[in-house]
Amino acid sequence: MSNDKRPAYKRILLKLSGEALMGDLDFGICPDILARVAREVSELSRLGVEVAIVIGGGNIFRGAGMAQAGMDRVSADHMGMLATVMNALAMQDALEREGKFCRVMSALKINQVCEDYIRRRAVRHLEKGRIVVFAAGTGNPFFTTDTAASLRAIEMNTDVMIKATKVDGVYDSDPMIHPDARRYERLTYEEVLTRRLGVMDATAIVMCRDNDMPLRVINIFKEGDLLRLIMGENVGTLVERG
Ligand SMILES: Nc1ncnc2c1ncn2[C@@H]1O[C@H](COP(=O)(O)OP(=O)(O)OP(=O)(O)O)[C@@H](O)[C@H]1O
Ligand SMILES: O=c1ccn([C@@H]2O[C@H](COP(=O)(O)O)[C@@H](O)[C@H]2O)c(=O)[nH]1
Repeated sequence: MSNDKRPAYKRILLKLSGEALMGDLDFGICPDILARVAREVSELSRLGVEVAIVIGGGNIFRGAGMAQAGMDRVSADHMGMLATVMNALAMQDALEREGKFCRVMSALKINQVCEDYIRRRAVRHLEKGRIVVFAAGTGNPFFTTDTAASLRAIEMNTDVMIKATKVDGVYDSDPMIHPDARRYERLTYEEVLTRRLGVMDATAIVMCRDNDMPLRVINIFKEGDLLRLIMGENVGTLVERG
């Protein structure tokens, strides 16, 4: 890649799949994947891109699963949100080992561990070139980290929200179940909603639609794709207004 090329985005919100962080493990965080993702994110920051991150918690705990097994849903979701705090702290550590300044900001108050989420402070961190990792989702049960990612992208006024997950875009059916599924290069929010394309929950899509936040879905396992996207290449699937 030539050196005179400039990033296509000034500020991004990156939603990282919690589940993807476990790699081949059955549970938890694979150190190699964590380090590799941190390296890629640091590279974007070095290019001058302001990076905000939301991490899921599926590698540790999902509330809905435990609720199905009989647990109180709100308690289960509180546990799920705490799982995202663990992932956020791990990412902060990995980014600091890359020499980057990073702040974890939690939607739930645990301020001996990380900062409370305050929008204006988060914006200031970004302006100063710090990477901000938003933890504990929206702070409310019955939501997901995808919705938290849409919310924070809108609040931070990012140029794009990027969902980095286990598949390389939005397909006409779940590619993990249907190997012959076809990938879209571009879709409208309405198409995702009316075709019930399950890559992201409907609340998150509606938030992006209502606030005109472009969404990119890319594969977290494809090394270099994030950088290519930031440098303006057509990677993954773009979801935007019609
Ligand atoms: N139409 C579709 N196109 C693409 N992926 C789909 C589709 N329908 C379902 N999926 C599934 O959605 C998954 C991504 O969303 P999911 O919410 O499961 O993970 P995540 O948000 O990346 O992880 P986490 O919740 O741990 O943060 C993909 O791995 C894929 O199997
Ligand atoms: O706003 C939120 C976000 C998340 N949760 C709980 O956390 C887990 C993990 O998040 P994923 O998006 O599934 O990775 C989720 O299952 C919920 O239990 C929440 O309650 N509110």
